[in-house]
Parts: sequence; structure tokens; C-alpha cells
Amino acid sequence: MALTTPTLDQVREPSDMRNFSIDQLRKLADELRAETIDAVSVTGGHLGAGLGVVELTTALHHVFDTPRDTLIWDVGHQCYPHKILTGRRDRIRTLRQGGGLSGFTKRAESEYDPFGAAHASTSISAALGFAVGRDLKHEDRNVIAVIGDGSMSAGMAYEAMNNAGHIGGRLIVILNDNDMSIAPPVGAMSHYFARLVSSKSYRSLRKLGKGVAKALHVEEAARRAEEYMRGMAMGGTLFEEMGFRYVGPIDGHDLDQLVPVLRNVRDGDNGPVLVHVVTQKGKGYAPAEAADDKYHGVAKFNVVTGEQQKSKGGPPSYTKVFAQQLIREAEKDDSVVAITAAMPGGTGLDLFGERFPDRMFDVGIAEQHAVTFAAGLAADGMKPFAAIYSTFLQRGYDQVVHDVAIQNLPVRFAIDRAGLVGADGCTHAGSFDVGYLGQLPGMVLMAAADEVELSRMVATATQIDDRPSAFRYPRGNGTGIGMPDVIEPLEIGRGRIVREGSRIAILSLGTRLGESLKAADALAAQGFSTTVADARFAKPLDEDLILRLAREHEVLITVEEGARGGFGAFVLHMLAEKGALDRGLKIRTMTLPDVFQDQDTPFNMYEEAGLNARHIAARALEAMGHDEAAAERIAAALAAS
Ligand SMILES: Cc1ncc(C[n+]2csc(CCOP(=O)(O)OP(=O)(O)O)c2C)c(N)n1
Ligand SMILES: CC(=O)[C@@H](O)[C@H](O)COP(=O)(O)O
Ligand SMILES: [Mg+2]
Repeated sequence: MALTTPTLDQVREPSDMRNFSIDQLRKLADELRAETIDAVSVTGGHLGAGLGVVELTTALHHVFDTPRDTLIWDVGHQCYPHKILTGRRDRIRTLRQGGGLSGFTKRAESEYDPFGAAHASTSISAALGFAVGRDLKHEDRNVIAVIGDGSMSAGMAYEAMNNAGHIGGRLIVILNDNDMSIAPPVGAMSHYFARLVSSKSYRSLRKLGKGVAKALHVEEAARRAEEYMRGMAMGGTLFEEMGFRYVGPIDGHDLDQLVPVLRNVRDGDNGPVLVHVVTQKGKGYAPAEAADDKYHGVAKFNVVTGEQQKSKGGPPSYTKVFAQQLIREAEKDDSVVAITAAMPGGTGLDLFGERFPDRMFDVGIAEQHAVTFAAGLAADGMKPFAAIYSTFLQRGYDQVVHDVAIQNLPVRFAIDRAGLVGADGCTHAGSFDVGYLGQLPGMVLMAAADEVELSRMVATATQIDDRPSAFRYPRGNGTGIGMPDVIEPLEIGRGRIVREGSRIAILSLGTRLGESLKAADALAAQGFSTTVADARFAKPLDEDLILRLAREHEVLITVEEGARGGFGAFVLHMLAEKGALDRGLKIRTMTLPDVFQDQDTPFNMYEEAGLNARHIAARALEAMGHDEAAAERIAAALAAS
């Protein structure tokens, strides 16, 4: 049944809704929620968070003069209603697809997105930057940051509040407290928020808000609500100690409260203010409300039933393979412990935690702490596995260098989402970990070509007690290779020849091995005998293997799912040092391109990156001086295969 949205249809951009009454805003919010659900049912994506801020988004764009007033969303995964209200409704069904809208806020996409996001806990820092810029230019506009309770578990949020409280300029922070991260929230702060929300005053205010708002004029009710809040016993909140005026908690789904309170805050006196808004993740869509994860991230789904399109099954995910092997290791060795930074489901540590509840630690969105916490565990003789997505590990890099590598502590890094990830786009691409880890003295850095290799790398890392180690693996399913009964650890620094040839050598790191073998087949079919090797280790390199490939082949191609300055660079350094480049070896290093790639399917992104089979074959032919025609023949053969 086609969606009818008569009120939403009137809103091309927020200026069209500035004179709406509360009743019209309520209608708008209801239609905005329906449109969000309908859109995400055909695109998939982050649904729960957006549903939780439909009323807040409506109220913010009604009360504040966006885009002149600066509105910054933390993480940005909740921004679909915001995008619909800010001139992008016509493209909302292109969300997270090649050439479509980003799944997060993005400066290049709209003037209503003053700051990009996707990694959590950056909004207050960015907002403070805008606010100080405003004040230095003596401008008069509002700056608002909307940050979730989960994102308030990251230290960066407190660094920003600490600085904002010190500077003392006008800044509005909306704490969107839905008592959820991706998983239920962890940490003392979430207990603190719960205390604020469960305080007698909030409960009675909700009754007050419901009853009085009807009897009195809404503004009066909300003025009284806000005064009541500010005077309430919970005064002296942590935020007030940090120099913020605290307003709340208020019901984030009640426009009768939201609109007047936001107006008061907008027109209030100077200084930083934090408005504590209580919302429900997944609000207004029964299947989301009922789901444990509140439909944080969903596949395409049936709007009526809420049933998500099942993935096509097939081999287990790399994530699951990792978790299963770690459980096997932990069953044999009770010093094995595991740490996640608010991603138990995404890293598979939820499975580990079910098996070993006392040995799994979810530290919240706190990757810096996660790394040094793991370092402390290692220093105390434990075997910590820090399972952190490649992109999110970037948040804790100094801790990797300073607290782990320099002290040579045996922390094991399970680096999930290595390489290109698809719909989450460039903010989540695991592009840089080979470079940023491979440079560190003492680090053992592995990359799995398939799920057997991944299991062996977990077993290998378990045994590495004298230095840090890391193994990387991509988002998605494995290759379907049969798993042996016994998982043997690897010999450190040893790669493997997967296919013997003579003229061309392809040296692959990680899961580009599959495409490398396809390229080798196509080259061989054209008479170019091709060796394929799996490096397994980016550090220490298997120097004997690589020097042999260089010595015995005319062409050497390295391939990796990582940016320049990673595996291929390390190989070049070593070959140069050994003089192996002095005899005319034709070498090409194939990496991700030196750009931030927008979202698409992983295959299309690797097509764009030039790292699929046809590209590898073409590069080998180019190195041998063959013209485009030869490459086109091979590309045609591959396309036909
Ligand atoms: C640095 C970082 N670590 C982890 C994530 C993964 N992540 C995305 S959203 C989210 C939970 C955010 O919780 P909250 O801020 O409460 O927002 P909600 O989804 O509840 O609206 C997490 C952990 C991230 N985006 N950035
Ligand atoms: C918004 C966010 O950062 C997470 O939800 C992330 O999108 C999860 O990625 P996966 O879907 O790869 O677990
Ligand atoms: Mg939350």
C-alpha cells in the first residue's frame, strides 16, 4: 500500500516546517517515521537509531534555524530522518549504495551536514570548534551536537566537555539517551544516566508532561518542566561539574516537552548546556522495539512482518570462524581473555562471552582504553585478544605503539573488517592497518587468505607470548574451504606457494588470493605460466620465499587489501636492501587506490580499486610490455568464466 504523507510532502527543507503547530509537527513526525521505515525496508541500513530520534529531529529543525544554526550528529547512523527533512527525501532510497547517499552525515552531501561522522564520540569536539569559530567572528548562531549514551562512553566526549566547560561559550549538547549502544550499554556512565532517568522527579514530570500540557498552554508546562528539572534533587550532575547547565531528563518523543525546552535552551543565557533527552531506540516500529538490538543494523525487510531478507547462507563468516577458534584456544588455556569496544556482536565476542562470561570484556566505545587495558592484562601474564575492527583500531593507535609495541607486550589484535567493507563506505574501510602495524618493531602481522588460514593464525597468535601480534580478516563469509580436524599453528614468517609457475609470480596477502588464482588461470590460458604465493605474513616477511620468487621470475606482482605503504612497500624495502632489484626484475605493487572510496558493494569497490582478477592479470601483462589487447583478451576470458 503506497505511503501517504500529506504533511511531510509539504516539507522540502526545514524552512517549510518552521511555522508548523505542535499538532502539525506531530503529524510530520509520524509520517517521517513511516517514510524512514519504508525507505530502509528497501535499502537496509541503520534503522533503530533513526527511529529513536524522529521527534527530536523534527523538533530540532523546527526550533533551530538550520543550516545557519549548526547541527552535528554523533556517529551519524541516526541521520536518515534528518536527511529526509533536509532536501534528500528523493534520494533516501539510494542510501548506502554505489553513487547513492552515504549512510552517515557527510559534508560533501549537504549544507545541512556541517560535519561528517561515522566514528563515534566526535560531535562535541567538532561542535566546540564551530562554536569557537562563531565567537571569534562575533557571529550569532547556535551550535548543537546530538550524542548518544553509547557514544558518551568514549573519552573523547569528556575531553570535549572539559574544554567546552573551560571555554564557557554557548554550546548546546543533546544527550540522546536510549539506554542502548549497539548492544545494551556498558559502563558506569550508563548506570549514572539510568539514575538520572529513574529519579522520582523524572517519573513525576512524565505524568506532569502528559497531564498539564493538555490543561495549560504548552509553553507554560514546559517552562515549569524545565525549572522543575533544574531545581531537582539531582542537581550538581556530572555535567554541571564540567561547566554545563543540565536540563532534563525530558521525554524525547513528546513534542510538547521537546519544542518548548529546545526553544528555552535556544533563547537561554550563554554558556554550554546539556539537554538530557530520553528516547527509545527503534521507537514506533514494533519489530524494532521488540528486537534485542532494536534493529540497529538491518538487511532489507518486509515492513508488515519486520522479517529481514535472510542472507544467502553459505560458508561461515570470518567473524564466526575467529570466534570459534578463539573459544577452542580458551578451552585449552584459561589465560586467554577477550576484549571488545562495544562491538560484541560484530566481532563475534558475544559467542566467546556466552562460553566464558568472566573472560570477555566489553569496555564500551573506548578503543584507546581497550588497547591499554589489554596491555595491562598482557603485562600481568594473561593472553588478551583485543578484537577491534581495523578502522576503529585507528582510534587506539598511540596506545598500540606506546603501551604495547614499545613494551613488547604480547597483546593479540584480532582485526576484523580488514579491507573494503561495502555499504559503510570509506569511514569504515580497513585500509591502513597493514601500514600502521607493520611499521612497528617486533609486531607479528598476519593476513588470512581463507577461514582455515584464519583459524591457524588464531592458534599461532595464542602461542606468541614474547611480542605483540595481529591477524586481519575481512567482513563477510569465508570461501567454503573444508576445515581440517586439527588446526595447526603457522611457522612465524613463513608464506606458502599455492600454485607453481615460471614466468610471472603473484604474491598475495590476505583474501585477494582468490582473485590472484583466477588471474593466474587466465594468464596460463594465454601461455603465461604463473606462480601464486600466499605471503601470510606482512611482518616478518618470508624473505627466502620472496627472494626466490624475485630470482626465478620475470615479473613479481604483490597484491593486498590495503593502502600504499603497507605490504608491497615492505616487500620493496626488503628487495632493495638485498639488491634483488638490481637485475631488472619487473615488479608491481597492487594496493587500494590513494583515495577514500565511497560506498558500494565490496565487489564493485574492488573493481573500482583495480584489485580484481582482470586487473591483476592486466598488470602482469603490462609489466611484460604487452599491449591493451592482451589484457582485453584476458578480461573477456575471465568475464566468460
Ligand atoms: C569509534 C567507534 N567505535 C565503534 C563504533 C561502532 N558503533 C556505531 S554506532 C555504535 C553505538 C552507538 O550508541 P549510541 O551513541 O548510544 O547511539 P544509538 O545507536 O543508541 O542511537 C557503535 C558502537 C563507531 N561507530 N565508532
Ligand atoms: C554505525 C557503525 O559504525 C556500526 O553499526 C557499523 O556500521 C557496523 O559495521 P558492520 O555491519 O560491519 O558490523
Ligand atoms: Mg544509545
